[in-house]
Amino acid sequence: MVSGKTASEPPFLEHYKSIFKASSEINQLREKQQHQVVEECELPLIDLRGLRSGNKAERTTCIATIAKASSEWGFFQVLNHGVSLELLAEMRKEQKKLFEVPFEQKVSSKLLNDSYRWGTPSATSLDQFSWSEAFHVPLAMISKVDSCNREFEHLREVMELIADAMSELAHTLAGVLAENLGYPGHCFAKSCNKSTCFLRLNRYPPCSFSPETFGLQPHTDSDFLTILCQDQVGGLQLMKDSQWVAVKPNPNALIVNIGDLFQAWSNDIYKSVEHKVMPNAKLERYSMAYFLCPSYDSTIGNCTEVSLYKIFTFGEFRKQVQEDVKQTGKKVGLPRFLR
Ligand SMILES: C=C1C[C@]23C[C@@]1(O)CC[C@H]2[C@@]12CC[C@H](O)[C@@](C)(C(=O)O1)[C@H]2[C@@H]3C(=O)O
Ligand SMILES: O=C(O)CCC(=O)C(=O)O
Ligand SMILES: [Fe+2]
Repeated sequence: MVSGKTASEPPFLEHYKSIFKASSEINQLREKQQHQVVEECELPLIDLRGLRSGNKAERTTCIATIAKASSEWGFFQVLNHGVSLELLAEMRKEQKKLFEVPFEQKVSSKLLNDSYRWGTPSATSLDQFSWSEAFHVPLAMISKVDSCNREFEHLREVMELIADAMSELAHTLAGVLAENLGYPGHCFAKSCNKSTCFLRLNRYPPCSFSPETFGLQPHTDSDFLTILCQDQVGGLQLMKDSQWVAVKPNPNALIVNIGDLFQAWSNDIYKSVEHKVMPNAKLERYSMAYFLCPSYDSTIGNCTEVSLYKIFTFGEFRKQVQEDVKQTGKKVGLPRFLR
């Protein structure tokens, strides 16, 4: 049995074993990952007071730092982001209560617009499996009072406040990144709004039996930009110079990462970087991600005349990702859309 509150735990172990092909597979995985010593890094830490400064030079420096991190890391973390730390703590409290709901109820109750997911149903091998559960909630559904029953009304209210604050931060950062490429005032709000963006609540149960198991398998985000709030347990890793690098948690910062769509729009100037989560052997871990996404009929476009990518809509992108995951168990993403 997996440790922790078994009543609310998904049957991870049974599901995991069901995709065990041969013991050699786990050994290969163990072999591959045994020698990986992962270095811990401090992501570029950017104080957003510079953006709000009346001093033009300060604002220009802040924008340049954000753009540099988005090109070199694809990730950075921000202080003075404008999202209340008390509200984030309240959200964490409500998120824990939500995941403590008995597993059968999480699966059957259609909570939060029936957005509950766990493990990786499409996994056909262990390296496609994610030892985590999540609620991937469309923002539009959060404001719908009937998206969850009365006992979660406070959760819904907190999520609504969080979504508004995260939306504002995401649009500010996207605007600044577009401004840096010569598109001042480029407004993502036109195509990215409440009806197209998502809030994802993640929980990673302790995984004591296999340090090789992914909490969330390596992936890039299928959006313009993600804002991530993680707890202090750690486990997030990103690819930097072909090496996995562990991200040191910072209690006052929010993490920002560039998604596939911004990499395409910026003609590869900004990078959508592969990242994963390794679970902790003893502690459960929580995170919350805000995804800045356009509508499915939005054409992603490009900031330059000669683009590396074909013209495609977000719907075509999502459809291709889902087809590839169904066929091969893996997301391919942008390479499918190169000219
Ligand atoms: C941002 C996301 C991309 C992803 C769904 C998610 O919200 C978080 C998990 C991501 C992931 C990882 C494994 C697969 O590559 C994937 C297709 C999946 O099922 O979950 C991707 C999702 C995606 O790219 O749509
Ligand atoms: O939990 C984390 O730290 C990362 C989650 C993530 O990458 C995602 O939800 O796309
Ligand atoms: Fe992600």
